[in-house]
Amino acid sequence: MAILKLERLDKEAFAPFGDVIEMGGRPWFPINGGTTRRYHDLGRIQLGGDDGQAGISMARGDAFQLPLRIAMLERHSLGSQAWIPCSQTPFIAVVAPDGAGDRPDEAAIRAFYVGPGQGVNYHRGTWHHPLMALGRQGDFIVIDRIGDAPDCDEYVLHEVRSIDGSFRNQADAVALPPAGG
Ligand SMILES: NC(=O)N[C@@H](O)C(=O)O
Ligand code: NI
Repeated sequence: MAILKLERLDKEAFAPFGDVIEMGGRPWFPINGGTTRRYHDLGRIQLGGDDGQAGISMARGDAFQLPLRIAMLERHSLGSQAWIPCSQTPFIAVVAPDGAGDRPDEAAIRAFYVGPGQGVNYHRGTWHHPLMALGRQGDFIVIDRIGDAPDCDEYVLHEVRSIDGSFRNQADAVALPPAGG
């Protein structure tokens, strides 16, 4: 099974797929008489179709253990989808660009380690794997499109990938929960 190595999540690297929601290293300005720091406009909610509205939900994700098996991807063509941990649960964001024929480019699949203090906002139509909280159960705020029309295309990969916790760039490697939990 092909190994899909992890990458450190940063704004530039993730830009083709969505936004990184984080305060670390980002600009802020004071509000509320200086008692609050606002980290402004970290991501945009994208809505398509006729009836959709932006909605705020919560989700409790089961703990996934390494190695992770990546056998499918999904996308939401009508809206973006943000995943923001409530208590800094690390998770893995697996994404891919569009390929030929309205399917993901399997050769260009990438896996990002979403560390404590980070979240992601998948842009509309971005191929991604469903939530995989790493090592422990985690609660998340989910911001996405609420509408009557179904909006989740699934695609089964021709080649299953495995995420074993290794990083593409050893300098980015962080200690991850041990395999098997
Ligand atoms: N369906 C749902 O709310 N979750 C998935 O879209 C996901 O990306 O985990
Ligand atoms: Ni999704």
